[in-house]
Amino acid sequence: MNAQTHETPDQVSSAEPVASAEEIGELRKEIDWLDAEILRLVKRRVEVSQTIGRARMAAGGTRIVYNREMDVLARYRDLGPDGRQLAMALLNLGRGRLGR
Ligand SMILES: O=C(O)C(=O)C[C@]1(C(=O)O)C=C[C@@H](O)C=C1
Repeated sequence: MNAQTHETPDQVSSAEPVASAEEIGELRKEIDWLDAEILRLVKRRVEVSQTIGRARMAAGGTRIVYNREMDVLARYRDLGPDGRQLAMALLNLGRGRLGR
């Protein structure tokens, strides 16, 4: 691999410049911030999902609403099989004790 251009033996050139050690430090800070934000949003999603679930069950409704779950899965389809797993994990987290 060429240190400046990401070149590999079967890849002659790349438009992507290589990040410097300083830039990598900054990018890692961004990743740390993104992870904190994602965690905050996932926790909020769990709260919202559980609030809806409790209200629905208190009204005699079902634990699961399949068409809503299909919509959630569709939103993450861009990310392929990992996106599906991510959507399933979000749905499972939201079910919490309700889903066990
Ligand atoms: O939209 C709802 O009715 C919800 O209960 C939320 C939610 C979700 O987490 O997205 C959770 C359980 C349902 O099966 C479908 C969706």
